[in-house]
Amino acid sequence: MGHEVRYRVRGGRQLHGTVFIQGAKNAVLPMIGASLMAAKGRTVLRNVPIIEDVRRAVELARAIGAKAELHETERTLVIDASSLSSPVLPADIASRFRGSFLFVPALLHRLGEAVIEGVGGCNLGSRNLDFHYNGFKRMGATVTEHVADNGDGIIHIKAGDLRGGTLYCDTPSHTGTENLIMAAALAHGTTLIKNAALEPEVLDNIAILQAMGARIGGGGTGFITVDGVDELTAVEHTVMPDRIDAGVFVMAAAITGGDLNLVGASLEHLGVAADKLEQMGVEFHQQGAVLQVRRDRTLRPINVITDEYPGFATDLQSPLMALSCLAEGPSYIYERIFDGRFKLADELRKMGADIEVDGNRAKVNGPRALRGAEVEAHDLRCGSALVLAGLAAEGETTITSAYYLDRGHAHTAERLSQLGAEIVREAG
Ligand SMILES: CC(=O)N[C@H]1[C@@H](OP(=O)(O)OP(=O)(O)OC[C@H]2O[C@@H](n3ccc(=O)[nH]c3=O)[C@H](O)[C@@H]2O)O[C@H](CO)[C@@H](O)[C@@H]1O
Ligand SMILES: C=C(OP(=O)(O)O)C(=O)O
Repeated sequence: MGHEVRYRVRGGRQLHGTVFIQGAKNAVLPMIGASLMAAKGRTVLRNVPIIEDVRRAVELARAIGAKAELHETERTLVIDASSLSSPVLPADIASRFRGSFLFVPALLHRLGEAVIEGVGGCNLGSRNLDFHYNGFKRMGATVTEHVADNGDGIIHIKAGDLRGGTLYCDTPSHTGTENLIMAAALAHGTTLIKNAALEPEVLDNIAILQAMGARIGGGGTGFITVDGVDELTAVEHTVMPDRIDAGVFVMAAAITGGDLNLVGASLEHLGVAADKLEQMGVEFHQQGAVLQVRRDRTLRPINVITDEYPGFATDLQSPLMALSCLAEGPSYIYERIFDGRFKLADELRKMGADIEVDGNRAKVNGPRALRGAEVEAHDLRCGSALVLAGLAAEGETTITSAYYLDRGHAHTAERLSQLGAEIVREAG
């Protein structure tokens, strides 16, 4: 499982300068899944974030027989899926990241079956997969579950000949939409997906699939149509910038009272989060592909409801909770997407925060001066929120279990240090 990762942050420094926003985790993972659908040729993905989830995805691609080379300095991933040979997504890799489930459509089309020994991702309460399974079944697949000798549940999906149909998501699931689009791309006939997700990463995934030869319409409308084709070809594609990484750096400027140039960040991709941060006192200035941010006045409290895009992204909810600790008055947060995403509150309390949690609602009583403490990253965004809190705290903060942070943010310590932060990463 690797070494224990920790970050040590000494707070109190304003951040200034220019930072490069990484490629999007939630775009590159489905793209790796898409690249496995090309039976010949080499897919080249550029602007790949060098994060642990990508490293796991490369390991998983190799475990099922693909050739995958991650060129970290060039942030480029080259995948040759012509030799795909095993339908088994082994638990030791697949259960370490959510994106492993995005390999299923390729396995169904290329090998006729997928055996899922585990699915990972952050533990945020219930994270069901019924929209995916129901969609695959409507297209003609059979889904069965059995229990392995060690007690783990194993899902076996057999594809037969997948055919188009009318599919839906009860709520607009991000990976659910991506998986159903990929399953439909090589199915016989036409598929309609109702209540599809609108996230920019879903649209970027549609873009690479279209370049590969898929016939997909309606991206961004909630109703997606897919006319199945016989094959998809390998292409070159540049992964979009990570809007959550961008949001965290906006909040790093806000929590330290600094000013930053975010290369690659887009106000549009931030959706309602940009408006909420503006109300809190952050100033934005978009200049082409560079977003300038600064905060030089008092932080105002805020009322946030998480929602699917363009609503306030749930992945920015934890960082926002950390920021709200410094606001001049009570902030209210209503987490609508996940039912267990408030473990951060206990950690922030160790640093002096005053947060009341009631189910999926939280009240953050600001302002409170934060002080350094040893805290635990229970999940990826809990990790990024604790880094933000550490930047604003008096003294040293140690963040343990920080593998989670490394799952989704690249070169955190290096990028923040270049902006003036005192932060080091330790592994061992
Ligand atoms: C790899 C990836 O892209 N991860 C993102 C993706 O996760 P992910 O795609 O897993 O999130 P979903 O949009 O599917 O899930 C949202 C909600 O829908 C529920 N649900 C989902 C599918 C399903 O079949 N049944 C069901 O009930 C989930 O339990 C959850 O409560 O979107 C989340 C919500 O924006 C983000 O936090 C994650 O960063
Ligand atoms: C919940 C997240 O990711 P995943 O779906 O990959 O667990 C996240 O990025 O915050």
